[in-house]
Amino acid sequence: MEQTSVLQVEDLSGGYSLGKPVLHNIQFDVQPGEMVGLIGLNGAGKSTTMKHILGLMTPHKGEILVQGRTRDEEAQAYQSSLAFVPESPLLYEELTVREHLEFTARAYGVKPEDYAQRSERLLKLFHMTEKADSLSMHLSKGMKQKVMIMSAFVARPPLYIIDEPFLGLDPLGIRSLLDFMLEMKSEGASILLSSHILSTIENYCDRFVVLHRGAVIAQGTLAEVAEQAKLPGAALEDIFYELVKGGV
Ligand SMILES: Nc1ncnc2c1ncn2[C@@H]1O[C@H](COP(=O)(O)OP(=O)(O)OP(=O)(O)O)[C@@H](O)[C@H]1O
Repeated sequence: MEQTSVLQVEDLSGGYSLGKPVLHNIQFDVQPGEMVGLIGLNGAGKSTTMKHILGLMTPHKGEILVQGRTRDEEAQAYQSSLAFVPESPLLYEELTVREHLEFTARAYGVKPEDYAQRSERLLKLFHMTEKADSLSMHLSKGMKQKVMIMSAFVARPPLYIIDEPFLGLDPLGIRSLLDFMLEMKSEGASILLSSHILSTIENYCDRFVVLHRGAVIAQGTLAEVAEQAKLPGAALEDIFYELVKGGV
């Protein structure tokens, strides 16, 4: 029997106004236990694609399925199957770090004993135990980003949508995040990750989707996108440059 994709983006066209689509016939999927890197220049359409997946925008054409369901079919099941880490942290200034984690855990129906164990582990892993009871308005930029990341991981949904998470994180934070994503993957979770730090994600993602001017211009494993760029054996950065340089 064929495995159901955790995320399926089917012929998606969309954008901010009907007459001016930003995304053109986007097609890709993410399988259970897979980390897929969504890469593209500034303005290529990565965040817009993510906003459609999150249900914040309505497709002009095509559909998006999470675990085989569209958001219209079952909004609550769709929404609770995914967690999002945005590019810039969005926190409640007057909640503490721990309160943010508790709030997310409740929203996702995490059992109290699982919450206790996961939150302590995440606080330790991201070197945030000392700040657990600080208000978010008193945190540094990188610490705020860590709260967003920990909130997503405390929920443990089947799908993570992670938009450029490394900016603002220190090298220890980047390493903790990468290691934790690998752990979640090994437990069967799926991750769609966008980043410009190609040398970092090159070794972590199973596959890549290359977006350019709102369209997918290449996708596959590193070897497959290298083949599509006619640069077998090359590094992701060189492959990417080769693929986009003609159309900039
Ligand atoms: N709120 C908005 N209203 C109208 N157009 C927008 C809006 N946000 C983005 N766009 C446009 O949509 C296109 C895709 O932008 P998007 O934010 O998806 O790019 P991105 O690949 O995430 O870029 P970056 O790497 O800079 O984050 C761009 O042309 C951008 O100008």
